[in-house]
Amino acid sequence: MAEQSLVLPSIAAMRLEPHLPPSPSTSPGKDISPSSEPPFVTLTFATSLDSALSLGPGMRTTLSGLRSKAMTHYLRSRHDAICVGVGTAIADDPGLNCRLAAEAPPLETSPTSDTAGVGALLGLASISTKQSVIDETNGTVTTHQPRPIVIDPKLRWDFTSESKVMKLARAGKGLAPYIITAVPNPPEDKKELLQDLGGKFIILNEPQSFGPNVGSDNRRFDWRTILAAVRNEGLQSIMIEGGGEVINSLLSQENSHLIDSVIITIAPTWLGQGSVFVSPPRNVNANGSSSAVARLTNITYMPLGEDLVLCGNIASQD
Ligand SMILES: NC(=O)C1=CN([C@@H]2O[C@H](COP(=O)(O)OP(=O)(O)OC[C@H]3O[C@@H](n4cnc5c(N)ncnc54)[C@H](O)[C@@H]3O)[C@@H](O)[C@H]2O)C=CC1
Ligand SMILES: Nc1nc(O)c(N)c(N[C@@H]2O[C@H](COP(=O)(O)O)[C@@H](O)[C@H]2O)n1
Repeated sequence: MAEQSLVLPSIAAMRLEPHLPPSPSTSPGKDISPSSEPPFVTLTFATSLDSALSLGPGMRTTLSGLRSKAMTHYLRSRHDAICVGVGTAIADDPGLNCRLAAEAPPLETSPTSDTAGVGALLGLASISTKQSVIDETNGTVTTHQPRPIVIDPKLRWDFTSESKVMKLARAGKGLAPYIITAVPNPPEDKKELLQDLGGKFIILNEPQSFGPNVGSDNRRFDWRTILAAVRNEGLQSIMIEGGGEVINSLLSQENSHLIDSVIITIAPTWLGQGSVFVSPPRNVNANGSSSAVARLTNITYMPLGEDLVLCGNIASQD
């Protein structure tokens, strides 16, 4: 079945702007050299009214309506990278590409104009988006595609050439993933498959720690190490989509300061008990009392179809 076109109203794009990183660095002429600066981090996901991401571990669950889905794809057009944990890669077989409707710019529009491509479609004349670029070899318009990043320390994801993200990369409709792992020698066949499509394994040697709610044989990378590895690839912004473990660890007291922006789609539904929930580890103070883990500030609320999109920044904890 053909996918419906995803289009975001220009007013919604304008209201998102204060919550977004500068335009993606794969725009022609931009400096994408590695740097010690961390990337801009956007935490974004869709949740139910009972704070659930999916009906259960391993279950792909649609929460976003068409309009908020278009918003998520607009975010994908505005970040250099898109990140999920291996639990999500296995459960969802995700595409992790941008499928916003794109159309050719008017003849008089220059390739570097702010209104080119998707920007023209969205009517974004007054803001700098540049999420579409002109392919200089054949003059076609291509929407900016984010680089998928999968965190898979033990290489649990048995991807093949038929995995959705690989098929999209082969078709030129997305990018092949970079897989962050602790396995020093990944299997040659997987390595070749990735390399043929422009993806790769990123092997992290840094010591891993035991995270909260994590089994004793399952170590975790420090998020600062993950983000440094991403930035080392010249990727200046990353949207982190999930799943449950990834979101809960990022929202924890020790990591939430790494988040620059939070954009949450709230769907008017309850998924119920047994779901995968967003609920970070509790803060227990030195005297044994508890306090909120994190709170948003600089809020924007935006209805999109039947969903509500909530944007904000993590408030400082002092
Ligand atoms: N509604 C939404 O927006 C989204 C929903 N989901 C749903 O979430 C569910 C998957 O969530 P989870 O099972 O919690 O899996 P997950 O996607 O959070 O992956 C967890 C795994 O990622 C790896 N990992 C994560 N952080 C790591 C770190 N710091 N260092 C090393 N390894 C790390 C570990 O192997 C861990 O077992 C699925 O049902 C999926 O459909 C996923 C993304 C978005
Ligand atoms: N924004 C949003 N709304 C939902 O209802 C979702 N289930 C998700 N899931 C995330 O999107 C990924 C799927 O991406 P593709 O459509 O296959 O490109 C999935 O893996 C989750 O990260 N997101």
